[in-house]
Amino acid sequence: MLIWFDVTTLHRQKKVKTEPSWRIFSLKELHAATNSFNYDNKLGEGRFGSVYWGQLWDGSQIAVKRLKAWSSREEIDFAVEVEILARIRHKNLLSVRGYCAEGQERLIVYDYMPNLSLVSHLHGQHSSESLLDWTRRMNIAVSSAQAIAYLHHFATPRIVHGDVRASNVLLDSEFEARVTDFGYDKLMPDDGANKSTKGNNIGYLSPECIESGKESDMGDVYSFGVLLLELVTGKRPTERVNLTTKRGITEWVLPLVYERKFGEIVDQRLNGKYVEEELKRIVLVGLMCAQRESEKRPTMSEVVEMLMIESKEKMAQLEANPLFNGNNDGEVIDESSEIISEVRDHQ
Ligand SMILES: Nc1ncnc2c1ncn2[C@@H]1O[C@H](COP(=O)(O)OP(=O)(O)OP(=O)(O)O)[C@@H](O)[C@H]1O
Repeated sequence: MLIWFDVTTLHRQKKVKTEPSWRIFSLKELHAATNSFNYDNKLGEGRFGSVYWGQLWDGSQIAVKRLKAWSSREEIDFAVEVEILARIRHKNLLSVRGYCAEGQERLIVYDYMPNLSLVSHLHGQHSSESLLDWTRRMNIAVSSAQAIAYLHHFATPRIVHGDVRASNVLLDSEFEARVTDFGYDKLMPDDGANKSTKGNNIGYLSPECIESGKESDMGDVYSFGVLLLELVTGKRPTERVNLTTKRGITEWVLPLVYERKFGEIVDQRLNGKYVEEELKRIVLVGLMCAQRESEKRPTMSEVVEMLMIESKEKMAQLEANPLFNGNNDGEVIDESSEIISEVRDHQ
């Protein structure tokens, strides 16, 4: 086959490549886009500030994160850090479109994701519409794993996400996953206030992170395991079993895995429409990730590989892990509800 290149095309391609994929926005432009950060435009509020829907003059839709309480850190820090984030590109990461730093205002601009977050489909405003069929869930599992693996193993600099959970997996118009909210710990002052509000996400936090308050790539793996289980069961990471105790999702899933009752684990809203082998794979990988002992967890690259296992032998190897045979020492789940109660009591 002959491949023919037009010199002008090559030239144009080269030119496009050198253009930055992000830009600086003026506050005036963002005021106009969001109707002056009108309450009606507000998509929600997170640890770092409020997010507003907006529309630019060219008709494109954006989500603007207005950071709260910008500290006295040097202005250059914000620009430098956002520019580092803006350069990190992967098809399943929500990329930064630009930023604005004027006066006390610090804003980050992203593309608007019309299907909002995974959490809104699993437990929120879209949950009754059952838009997440099995194919979409499987696709979200693999592509969000690829995005986090990219942050851990290939991004420059390497990035620990630090807050992997369903509300940080956004969905584009095709229901493709876009992982967001990475790299914020560098951007925002670590005054302890941000960390404490993480108590709301207690079901996602690894035991070592609860204990030390430190984030790590293995902590991300733990959180991702919980997210996988949440994705296929449709259950929240923790649920209250009685007035004083909460149960972690692994505690509920693992006994059913011992009995190989995968049909009871899967989200009943799927009405039995799922691929059994794929379900098994996600559940087992989820449990491998959410083991108490961090050294027993796989890396994110291994997670991607395991989620895509096709050979029967490899699947059998995975299933033969002592973790799933009911005679292990119970490390995946031991004391998890105790930990949850302890942290809650502490708060
Ligand atoms: N690009 C986007 N497109 C559509 N909705 C978005 C976008 N970015 C954020 N949102 C929505 O805005 C809300 C607030 O998002 P934000 O990331 O600030 O907080 P969070 O993820 O809910 O919590 P946290 O900051 O603690 O991780 C969420 O409901 C989120 O789904």
